[in-house]
Amino acid sequence: MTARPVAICCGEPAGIGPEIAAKAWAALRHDVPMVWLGDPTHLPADTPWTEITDCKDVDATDALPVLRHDFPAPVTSGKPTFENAQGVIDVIARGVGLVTDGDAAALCTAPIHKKVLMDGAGFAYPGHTEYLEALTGAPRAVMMLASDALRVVPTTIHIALADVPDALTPDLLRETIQITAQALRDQFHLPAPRIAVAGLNPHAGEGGAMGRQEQDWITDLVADMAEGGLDVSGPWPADTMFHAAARSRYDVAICMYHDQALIPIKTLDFDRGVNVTLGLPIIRTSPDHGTAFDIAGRGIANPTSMIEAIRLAHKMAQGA
Ligand SMILES: NC(=O)C1=CN([C@@H]2O[C@H](COP(=O)(O)OP(=O)(O)OC[C@H]3O[C@@H](n4cnc5c(N)ncnc54)[C@H](O)[C@@H]3O)[C@@H](O)[C@H]2O)C=CC1
Ligand SMILES: NCC(=O)COP(=O)(O)O
Repeated sequence: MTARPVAICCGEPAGIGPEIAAKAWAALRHDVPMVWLGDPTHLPADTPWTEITDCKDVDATDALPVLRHDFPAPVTSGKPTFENAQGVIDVIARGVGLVTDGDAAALCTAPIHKKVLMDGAGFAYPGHTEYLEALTGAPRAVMMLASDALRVVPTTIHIALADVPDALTPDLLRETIQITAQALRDQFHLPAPRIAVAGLNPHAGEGGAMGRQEQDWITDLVADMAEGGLDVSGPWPADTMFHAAARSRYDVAICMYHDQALIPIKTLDFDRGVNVTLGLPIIRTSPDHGTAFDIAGRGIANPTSMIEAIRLAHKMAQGA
């Protein structure tokens, strides 16, 4: 029997999503069963594709299997339209349905442009992570970006920097660490993951001189979780957590906000970073980059992160 495929969502069709999916198919067609959800007219013209109507016995070797999802408006590379926004959202929901119904093994999503979906279709979520949490009914979805160089988890995700101190609560941090630890044990085969927690403030607060959250509760929370049996340490000053020697001391860095986590991994390994959503009842990965409107339609997008994302989704689905 053919293995169940990875379902790939098209993402924003005016971005590089269709191009990197086609390039990833060419790279992985002998290794990973996959189906692409989207409008085949958005694929690069030289992509061999074949329309399928379900995920049974999918063979991606000679052509990219396409579960067709037609979009209403023509696409101009680099210029997203509000008319196509609902289609982008619907494809994500359809992909989730395939995995929750057991027809596909895992989900890999190409990048979306959040603001276009919000303004064009009233999308109520700031990203896939939050949408997938809602669609799957998961109590809490956690974003992790991973490469061979580093794993990072932002505790708060898509919110304004000014809102981080209020959003960052002990319950949220504790839950983030717990979900991350469990996923690293169960899905990444690290029986005792070493978890390093970043401080929020410069120098992890410098003894209260540069912010109080570390002294007021982060230090105690980390100590309490360590007493409970986790290999967790911190809060560490974030500016010295990401050099090579520091990285060798932990398996994952729990960060306090989006850029604290994503800047180091995108600096170290932009091409190979993969975004994995933890805490869901399904497997979901994504490349670490966005829609790249500035290069869309030119054939020069680097598919490596997409390839790694599909490969990781397949590997996780196999329990490997
Ligand atoms: N998983 C997702 O849906 C994600 C979506 N986004 C969204 O993407 C949109 C654009 O975000 P930006 O901050 O401009 O980041 P971006 O990652 O789209 O682009 C940043 C720069 O990197 C380049 N780049 C990105 N991916 C590339 C690739 N595969 N090959 C070659 N060059 C590449 C772009 O050309 C651009 O110069 C935003 O709406 C953002 O929210 C961003 C990250 C992830
Ligand atoms: N910067 C990461 C990002 O925006 C991806 O978010 P999501 O769409 O995977 O939630």
